[in-house]
Amino acid sequence: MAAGSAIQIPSRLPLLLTHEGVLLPGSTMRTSVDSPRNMQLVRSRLLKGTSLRSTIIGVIPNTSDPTSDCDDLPSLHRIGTAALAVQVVGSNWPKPHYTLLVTGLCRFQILQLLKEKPYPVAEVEQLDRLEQFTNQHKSEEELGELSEQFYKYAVQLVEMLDMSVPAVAKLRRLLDNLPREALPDILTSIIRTSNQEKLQILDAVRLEERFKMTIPLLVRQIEGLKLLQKTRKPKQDDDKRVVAIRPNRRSNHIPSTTEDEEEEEDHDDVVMLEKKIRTSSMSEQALKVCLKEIKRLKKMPQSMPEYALTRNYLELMVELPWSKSTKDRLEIRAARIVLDNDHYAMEKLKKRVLEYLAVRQLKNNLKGPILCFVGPPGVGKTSVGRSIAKTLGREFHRIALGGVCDQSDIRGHRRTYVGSMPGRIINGLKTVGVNNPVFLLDEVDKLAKSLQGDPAAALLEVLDPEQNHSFTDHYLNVAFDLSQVLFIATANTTATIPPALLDRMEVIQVPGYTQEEKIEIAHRHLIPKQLEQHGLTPQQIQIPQVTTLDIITRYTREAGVRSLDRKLGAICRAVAVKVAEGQHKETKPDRAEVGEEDCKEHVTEDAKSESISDTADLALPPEMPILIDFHALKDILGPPMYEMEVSERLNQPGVAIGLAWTPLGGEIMFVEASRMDGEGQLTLTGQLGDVMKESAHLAISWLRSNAKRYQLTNASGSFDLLDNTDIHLHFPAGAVTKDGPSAGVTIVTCLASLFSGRLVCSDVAMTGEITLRGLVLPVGGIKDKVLAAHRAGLKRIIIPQRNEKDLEEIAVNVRQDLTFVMASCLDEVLNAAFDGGFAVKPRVERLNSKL
Ligand SMILES: Nc1ncnc2c1ncn2[C@@H]1O[C@H](COP(=O)(O)OP(=O)(O)OP(=O)(O)O)[C@@H](O)[C@H]1O
Repeated sequence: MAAGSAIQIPSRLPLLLTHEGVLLPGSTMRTSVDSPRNMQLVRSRLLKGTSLRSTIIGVIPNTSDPTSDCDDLPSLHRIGTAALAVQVVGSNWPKPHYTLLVTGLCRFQILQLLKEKPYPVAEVEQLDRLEQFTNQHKSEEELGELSEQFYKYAVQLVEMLDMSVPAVAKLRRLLDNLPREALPDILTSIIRTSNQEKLQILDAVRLEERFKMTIPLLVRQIEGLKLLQKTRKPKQDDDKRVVAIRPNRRSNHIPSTTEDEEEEEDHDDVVMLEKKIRTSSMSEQALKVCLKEIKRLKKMPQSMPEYALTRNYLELMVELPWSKSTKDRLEIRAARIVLDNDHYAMEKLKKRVLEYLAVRQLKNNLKGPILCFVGPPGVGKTSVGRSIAKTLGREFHRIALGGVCDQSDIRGHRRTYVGSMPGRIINGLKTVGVNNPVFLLDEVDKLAKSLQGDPAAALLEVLDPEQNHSFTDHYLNVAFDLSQVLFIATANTTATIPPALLDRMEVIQVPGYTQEEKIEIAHRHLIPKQLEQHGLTPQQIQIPQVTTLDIITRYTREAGVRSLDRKLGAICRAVAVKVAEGQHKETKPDRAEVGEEDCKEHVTEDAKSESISDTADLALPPEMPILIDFHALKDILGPPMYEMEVSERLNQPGVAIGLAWTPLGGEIMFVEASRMDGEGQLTLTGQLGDVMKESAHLAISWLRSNAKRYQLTNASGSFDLLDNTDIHLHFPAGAVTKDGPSAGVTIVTCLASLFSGRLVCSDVAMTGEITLRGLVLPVGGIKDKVLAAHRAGLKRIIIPQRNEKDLEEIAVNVRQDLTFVMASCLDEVLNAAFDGGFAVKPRVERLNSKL
């Protein structure tokens, strides 16, 4: 026996169970190993073994269903092929696995399974060599005739193939040189046969049987090739190699196998894809590219990694909404109603949005500046965007840009890149399925730069109405028209938006809400929404307005309503538990009937004053609403998080309240100062920016130059305030960076208090830039700052004279609660900040007696 006879295989072999095909002696197969059993075998035998014997394994075709592969060893096929592992390649992607290249040596049969775990090992008997001896008594003639016939067919088959192909030429040489007995196995693994047929050949232990079974397979292949050659034109010689070994089944009517079916399915898929491409309404340029790609796809073997990539690309191209759009419903009256219904207050924003839509209605298209809503978190910027889509009857898609630092996030990767994907814009279009959605670019101020490019620069093209009709995503590599998309951007501040991007947008400021507005928003929108989300009805829970005000002032400190919404959610959750428990109790049969009525009456009377944690209210009938009062609030949300601490902090000289603007809304800010013996140094703490540090120096200089006028002295009574004195100015919330000139007046007031020893009024807050000459200059963010002061319960606000016009934006009820002092110079600021004024003291001239 040729291949097998020269080899003596070990009597104990580890067994590799393979689903992927049948290995026959003399042939080579590549198989993927990923089941735990086989992986273990590879690791402990092939990777650790050092001798040649350790690379010999038994390959057994696993005929059990691969999907039901479990821990238990399936019933083993009796006959297998001893094989030499020629190559082991490991990979961790997409999951850990090895790829083995094995060459079949000879057949063996399993005598006894010695162990099952971690991988099966069996005692085996080598078959091919045995067969050589047992067949000796066979009549030489019979086998000779069979082998002659077999050989003839084999030669005929090989001659029909293209001899210029190296593999075919090699096969021809093998036919001449290999012993005939080895040929059935080798040819069966080369020609087109199903796994089932190969398995039959493997099981044919007797040589005579093997010859007999292989001849019909050869004949079938020859017939197929003959038919094919008739139908094929001579010029298609190029494809001969592929087609000859795998003849086209449709033309020769060979019965199909499962593999063939799969192949045909794939072929059908490609045809379908081509049809879809031709019928889709993509641009001419895109169509050209797609047709070129599909031509390549048809020629590509499916095993090539590029096959899947090209296919994914083509599928995306077909799915994109090249010309599919929704019909706009631009009706201003309806838009106003939708906006009013969805959002309380925000008059300025709604007005601007309606103007924008009205112009579009008259012009009949939506080209125009990109709106950018700028304001603190939770003031409804995103939700207004959603309402705009609703009024227009368009699809809505939100693209979160926070933290995006790679420009391929916007523009996609080139297809040559491993794991390439289209950018978020193209992905969004695929998701919504129309080419005219409303895209909300959320948090444009939080785009970051990195080595992978600047995503803001990529957005420039997207947002420019003059350019975006031919937006080219790197992945698509053809232009897509974005001109129908309505882009709306949101940001917390314009300071971090790149100027070029900001220039393309029309900024609409969305300020924070007043307490009254928050109460209305809570009762009109947030509470009903939370009740619905928690399966509660207004009959089960009652949140009075005073409670809402309590939540706003004592449990949240924000410009928007997001925390408020969360707190209301927490209340609803707690109530849901009580209601569910109550229902459960009601259905319990063992509840004491006696005295229950009395208990109910008692509870009904006292319901208002009961806290939710009282066990008595569990017995409330379901129709009795649970009232959320202050006690209930404390039980559910814990002790109040914010208390009015303003007056406590202003009980000594050297403290004043300033007003600051941050991207999160307005805030009150304490400025503290202290003095001590020293060299006249000024220390500033609280993470201050350069501008703020300069304000502090300005303030000191102004006070030093006016010290005599205001009778300000240092500890030793000198008008030179820094003489033997160090000053320390601190801005609490030390971890937060602060900058800007608007703290100037506050620093002056704080130092004036320190050096005069007088207390600043506890209900005064101020903002304004100062000059060396003592003038007060206007600052920004007045509305947010005033709202913050109002939230903190302050009563008098000092603002620069030239900011008076900004007060018009503030709601009347807030203005009524506050007293505004318009200051144009520091004298006026100091006069308003101290009780009884801070007037220049007339100097008491010491009269020298001349007597
Ligand atoms: N005026 C309003 N009327 C009704 N609901 C509002 C109003 N303002 C905000 N909300 C509600 O507050 C929640 C938060 O709003 P939204 O998510 O739109 O805030 P945002 O301003 O986009 O915040 P961010 O900047 O953090 O994205 C939403 O549930 C929204 O419905």
